[in-house]
Amino acid sequence: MCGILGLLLHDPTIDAASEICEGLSLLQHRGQDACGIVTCGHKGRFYQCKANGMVRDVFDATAISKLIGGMGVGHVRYPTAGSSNHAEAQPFYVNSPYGIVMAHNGNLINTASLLHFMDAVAHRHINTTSDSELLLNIFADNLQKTGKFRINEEDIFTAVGGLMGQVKGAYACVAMLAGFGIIAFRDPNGIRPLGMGSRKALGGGEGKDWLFASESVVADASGFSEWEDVKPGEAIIITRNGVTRRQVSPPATFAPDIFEYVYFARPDSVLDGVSVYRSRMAMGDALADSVARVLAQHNLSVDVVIPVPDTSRVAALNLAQKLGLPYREGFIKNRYVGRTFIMPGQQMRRKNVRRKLNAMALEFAGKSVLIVDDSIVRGTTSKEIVQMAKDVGAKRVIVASCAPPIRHVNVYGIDMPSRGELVAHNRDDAAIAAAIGADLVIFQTLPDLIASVRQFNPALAHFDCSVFTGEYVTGGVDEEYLQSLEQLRADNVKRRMELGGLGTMEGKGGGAVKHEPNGTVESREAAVGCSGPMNGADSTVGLHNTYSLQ
Ligand SMILES: O=P(O)(O)OC[C@H]1O[C@H](OP(=O)(O)OP(=O)(O)O)[C@H](O)[C@@H]1O
Ligand SMILES: NC(=O)CC[C@H](N)C(=O)O
Ligand SMILES: [Mg+2]
Repeated sequence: MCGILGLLLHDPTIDAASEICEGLSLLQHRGQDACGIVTCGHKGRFYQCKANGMVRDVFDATAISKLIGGMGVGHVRYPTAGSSNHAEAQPFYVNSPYGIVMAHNGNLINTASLLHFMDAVAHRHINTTSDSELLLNIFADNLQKTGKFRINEEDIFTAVGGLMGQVKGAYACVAMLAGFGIIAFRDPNGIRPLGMGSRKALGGGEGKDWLFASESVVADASGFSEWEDVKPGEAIIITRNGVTRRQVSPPATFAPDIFEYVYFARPDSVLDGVSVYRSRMAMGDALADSVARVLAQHNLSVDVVIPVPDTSRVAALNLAQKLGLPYREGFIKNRYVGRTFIMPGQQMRRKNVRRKLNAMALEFAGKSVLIVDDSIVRGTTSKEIVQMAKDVGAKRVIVASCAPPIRHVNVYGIDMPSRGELVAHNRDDAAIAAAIGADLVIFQTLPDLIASVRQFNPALAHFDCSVFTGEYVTGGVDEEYLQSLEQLRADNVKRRMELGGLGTMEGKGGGAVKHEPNGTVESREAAVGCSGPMNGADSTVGLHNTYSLQ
């Protein structure tokens, strides 16, 4: 899951970069691999800084000071397509037509046919394995078709509408057109979140500043109010003259990803009218009923409820209160270790669960403990913490999950591409308990999970629950696709790819320059004798690669 952000300040003489950077740090939980900011200054000139690393590592005062201009776009990345190479850090840039920058949250599922189209019809070169670079070029191609010297809002709506007809998958996007403004759009199913807020302009005057962000927490922190969600299939354009919005795709099933509420989003955000915090409290309440029922069936009792920091805390507290059990913080979290689920590679994830959590013997020794987590995906966390609990003397370890068993892959922006990596795949509850070493596991039911979210916005009739059901709202996800995804992105494949360089993009087209057999970005750059940025990627400098794109 990535985080995206767009900011347009009414007063173009105030630089937007430091606020974008602050905002990105509030979205850090959505992506820890890479981050970037592109701003637009005088005469439509773009300035960029992006690299692998966390926001605090990539941006310092010097880097920020070189990002000139009163509007900009930012991104934090958790890769779900392509590689983790810094060349795929976002936002992406394409110079033609008009100069466009884009940040994308989500994942496309028809990349093979889009790449063929790029190559055979649009004759656009895609220089990385990122689906987001592809998405940007589809948008650029549609704008190009206007053939105009200067475009207007109508042309942009037509281009985004065309894109929505061509692209399948999940995409919440913030784009910036040089010297023009910021464009935000959300796929017709609204799978990934995106909202918009405004405030009285910094520096005074009558105008407004405008913000787009994946989560409302960014608006809260920077004084933006009137937060509203971008509607599925809608495009919104902000210029210094104001806002224009349009439904650009025919109506489709609105199905926001329920896993945002389970795990991804910050609890202090409100997504599609639902407080993430309230939904997690409700998940704890509902899970309490299942726990009471299953414990009675097994004639078992529990002495203490212990959450797995961080995400499960809110739900675990409600669960404990409802069952009248003590709630204890038995696992202490090292605050300097980030989220483990979104780390690349199983070895790193496993190692970091141990680095991140420490079990306090005084809360476990001799007790029957109920450990509550928001979800059990690969089982990395639960396997380690069950062992840790036993190592410090727990008498019995029961694990309860706020989400149902995850048996299917995610294709919409969460990197769970391989069924074999999911601990619940082909396992019943008893087998899952055995796999993670627990005495018992108890899962939330799907109807209870859905009710925990929907009760706060009954208008949400559907959710993307594909990781629980295997039903994919966009269509286009068949066995052949799932197998190809597995072959491309399973942990072992990614490891080989990282070791051997970037690898190739499936179905990658030609372009005017002859490709090396395994045409990597590096070999491509060497082939064209280019030491500077390609599509905004910079292979020559690491941190603080702030420079103008012109
Ligand atoms: O079964 P797994 O594959 O381990 O995935 C599930 C775990 O990963 C996440 O924690 P994470 O450490 O990413 O973040 P958190 O600190 O927000 O809980 C999630 O909250 C679960 O604890
Ligand atoms: N998690 C995401 O939203 C990822 C965006 C995009 N697919 C990438 O891999 O960069
Ligand atoms: Mg966790």
